[in-house]
Amino acid sequence: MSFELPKLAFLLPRNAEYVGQWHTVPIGLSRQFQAQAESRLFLIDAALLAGRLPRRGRFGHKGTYGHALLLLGSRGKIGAAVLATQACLRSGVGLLTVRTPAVGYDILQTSAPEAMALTDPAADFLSELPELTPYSAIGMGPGIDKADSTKVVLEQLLRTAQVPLVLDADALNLLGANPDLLALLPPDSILTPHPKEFERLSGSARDDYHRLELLREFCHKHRCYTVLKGAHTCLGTPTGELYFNTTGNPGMATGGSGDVLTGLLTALRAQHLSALDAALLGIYAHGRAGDLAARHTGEVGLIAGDLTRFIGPTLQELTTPDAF
Ligand SMILES: NC(=O)C1=CN([C@@H]2O[C@H](COP(=O)(O)OP(=O)(O)OC[C@H]3O[C@@H](n4cnc5c(N)ncnc54)[C@H](O)[C@@H]3O)[C@@H](O)[C@H]2O)[C@@H](O)CC1
Ligand SMILES: Nc1ncnc2c1ncn2[C@@H]1O[C@H](COP(=O)(O)OP(=O)(O)O)[C@@H](O)[C@H]1O
Ligand SMILES: [Mg+2]
Repeated sequence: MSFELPKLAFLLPRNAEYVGQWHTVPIGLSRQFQAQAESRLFLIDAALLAGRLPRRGRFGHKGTYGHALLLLGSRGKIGAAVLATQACLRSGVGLLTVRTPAVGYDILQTSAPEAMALTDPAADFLSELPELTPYSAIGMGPGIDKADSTKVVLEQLLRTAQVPLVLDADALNLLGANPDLLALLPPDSILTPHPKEFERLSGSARDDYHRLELLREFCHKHRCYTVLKGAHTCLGTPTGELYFNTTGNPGMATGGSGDVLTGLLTALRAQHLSALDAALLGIYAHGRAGDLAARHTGEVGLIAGDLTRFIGPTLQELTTPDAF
C-alpha cells in the first residue's frame, strides 16, 4: 500500500500517541492494548507475537510438523516455484511436496532436493489436481498463470480441500475473473493479494482508506484472512480486525518476494497453527527476514532468494526471544 506514514497515524486509536516513525510508535503497552482492542486496529510487532510460535519439542519428528503441498509454476515462471519451495522448507514444515507442470521437474529436484516433486501431466501449466489426502495444508498460486486447465484445478481444489489453503498470485486473479469461485472458498483460507490483485478481487478503491474498508468487507463476506501486501502490509480478518505490519523495507520491492511469503505461510498452516497466528507470524517474519537480509546486501542489492536465508533465524528469534 502506498499511504504516507503521517496519514496512517489517523488509523491509530484516538488516544494513542504517534511520533514520526511508524516502526517506533511509543505507546505504553497496556494503553496500546486497550486502545487497539477498542478500534480493532493492531500493530504486528514482537509483543503481539509472543507465545504464538511453539517451541519444537525434543521428540518431534517430521510427521509432527505437517506435510505441505504447493501447487506452483508454469513455463517461464518456475523461479516463483523455487522461491516458494525454499521458503516453505525454511519455515519448519516436516515434509513438502511440490506439484508443477512437467517443465518444472528437473529444476525443482535440482534446486530444492529436500522437497518431493510431483509432476503434472501437462508440460507447461497445471492441469490436474493430485490426490490431497496426505497433506495438512495446501498453497497455490506463485507462477501458475491463468490457463483454462489451471482454473479447473483451482475449482477442484476449492471444492475438495479439507485442509487449510493459502492462495496467491494467479490463483487470486482466477478468483477475481470467476467470482462464482469465491463462494467455494473454505473458511479460514489465507489470501495474499498485492493492491492490484486485490482490485481484481474486490473492485477499485477510491483511495487507500477506502481500500481498507473494502478489505474489511471482503474478509467478512468470504470468511477469509486477507494479507493486503505492500510497504505496510495489512491483515484483514473475518471478524473485522486490521493488523498492520511493522517489519520490512523497500529492498523487498523485487520480483519473487511475495512468492516467498506464500511458502512461509503454507508451512506455518501445515504445522497446525491457526489462520490468525500463521498470518501474523508469517507477515512479521517475512518482513523481518527482509530487514536482516538488507543488512548484508543493502536494500538495493536485495533479491527474493536472500529472504529465504533469513527466515530460519527470524522464526528462531520469535520462538526463543532471549536467544539473540
Ligand atoms: N522468477 C519468477 O518466476 C517470478 C514470477 N513471478 C510471478 O509472476 C506472476 C505475475 O505477478 P505480478 O504481481 O508481477 O503481476 P501483476 O500484473 O498481478 O501485478 C504487478 C503490478 O501490480 C502493481 N502492484 C504491485 N504491488 C503494488 C503495491 N504495493 N502498490 C501498488 N501497486 C502494486 C504494480 O502496478 C505492478 O506492476 C505471479 O504468478 C508471480 O508469482 C513474480 O513473482 C516475479 C518472479
Ligand atoms: N516498500 C516495501 N516495503 C516493505 N515490503 C515491501 C515493499 N514492497 C514490497 N514489499 C513486500 O514484498 C512482497 C511483494 O509481493 P508481490 O507483489 O506478490 O511480489 P511477487 O509476486 O513478485 O513475488 C510483499 O510481501 C510486500 O509486502
Ligand atoms: Mg505476487
